[in-house]
Amino acid sequence: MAARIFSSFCSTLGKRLSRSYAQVGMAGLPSFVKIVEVGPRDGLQNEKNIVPTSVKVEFVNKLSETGLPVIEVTSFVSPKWVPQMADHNEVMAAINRKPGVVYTALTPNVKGLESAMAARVSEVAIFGAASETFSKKNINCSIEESLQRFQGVLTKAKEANLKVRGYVSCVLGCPYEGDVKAEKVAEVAKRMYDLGCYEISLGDTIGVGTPGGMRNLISTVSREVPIDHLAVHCHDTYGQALANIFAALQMGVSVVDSSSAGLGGCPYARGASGNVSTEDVVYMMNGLAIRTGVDIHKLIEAGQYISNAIGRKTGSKVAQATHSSL
Ligand SMILES: CC(C)(COP(=O)([O-])OP(=O)([O-])OC[C@H]1O[C@@H](n2cnc3c(N)ncnc32)[C@H](O)[C@@H]1OP(=O)([O-])[O-])[C@@H](O)C(=O)NCCC(=O)NCCSC(=O)C[C@@](C)(O)CC(=O)[O-]
Repeated sequence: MAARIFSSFCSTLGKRLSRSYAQVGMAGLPSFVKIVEVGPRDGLQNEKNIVPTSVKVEFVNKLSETGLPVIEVTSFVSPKWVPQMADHNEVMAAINRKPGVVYTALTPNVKGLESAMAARVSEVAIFGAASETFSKKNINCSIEESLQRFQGVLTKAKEANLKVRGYVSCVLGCPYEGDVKAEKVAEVAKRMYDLGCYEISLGDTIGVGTPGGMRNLISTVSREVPIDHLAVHCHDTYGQALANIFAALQMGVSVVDSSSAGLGGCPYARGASGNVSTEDVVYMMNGLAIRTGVDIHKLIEAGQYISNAIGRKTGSKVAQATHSSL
């Protein structure tokens, strides 16, 4: 009897998690959203204790089985600056690469790019900021110097036929300077796009944005960079991430960065909490009948795996609800 009740409960829960596909899509929203999973990089870079390489590899392997199209695996940055990512070569060498999945990594300069290419990444990402102080704290140079550095990365990547994504941090606020003007974000985003980045991810690094700010931001930046080349990267510090993503979707954005189990934060942005959790994003997309290709059950398992491995409670509300119901 108990087994029957449990099995019927699981089936209801399963339907709730994936019922979206029977619903009709909402007008004005994209029919497909590409999710860029940043958990292994953004999620783990801020962990105090060094996460064993084998755990990172298993995490990426589990994520690879979920249907996620892009996984940001690591970063080829200075190990003095971010010790947690020092095992980038070992991680890249050990993961199982599922055909069709893009395995990407951060590269701040040509040195990082060369290492990333040797480690056989599928593509790379450069990362700059719309705030001078944050740029200096995070990559030790001004915005202008960073763009010159990125020029070198783009030139070399182009020669190697490697795609480059660009991040702009602090798009809705800076931990050091406070408000950041949308016009400044648009200027940096345009410069990166003109350098040859195929996609620009707008990072609300400290999660202070609101849907109103997001609408203004997307409206301003999309005058300089076509909307179908923009992504949003929302941290959930103030609990606004899903609302901000929804606002961005309404404006025509169809690429969303997120982190399994809501892990994350930037070591050079004190107080920034994790990214919006991928589980919560996929749940919302399912409810909006927006396809992502991601199996939410497998995703919850991957999130649970990494949460257990690092001894943390998952940051995903969906995963919490699912587990507390079982
Ligand atoms: C950019 C640098 C390297 C400049 O750092 P620097 O100290 O100015 O660099 P340098 O060129 O003077 O080199 C210093 C040392 O670092 C080495 N080095 C130099 N480059 C590399 C490299 N690529 N890989 C490995 N080693 C490197 C270099 O060889 C040298 O070694 P030493 O001679 O002292 O032994 C440094 O500031 C750095 O690594 N910063 C990374 C910071 C970071 O990873 N932050 C987190 C990611 S950004 C983020 O999370 C935001 C995002 C993307 O998620 C979006 C959002 O939420 O907003």
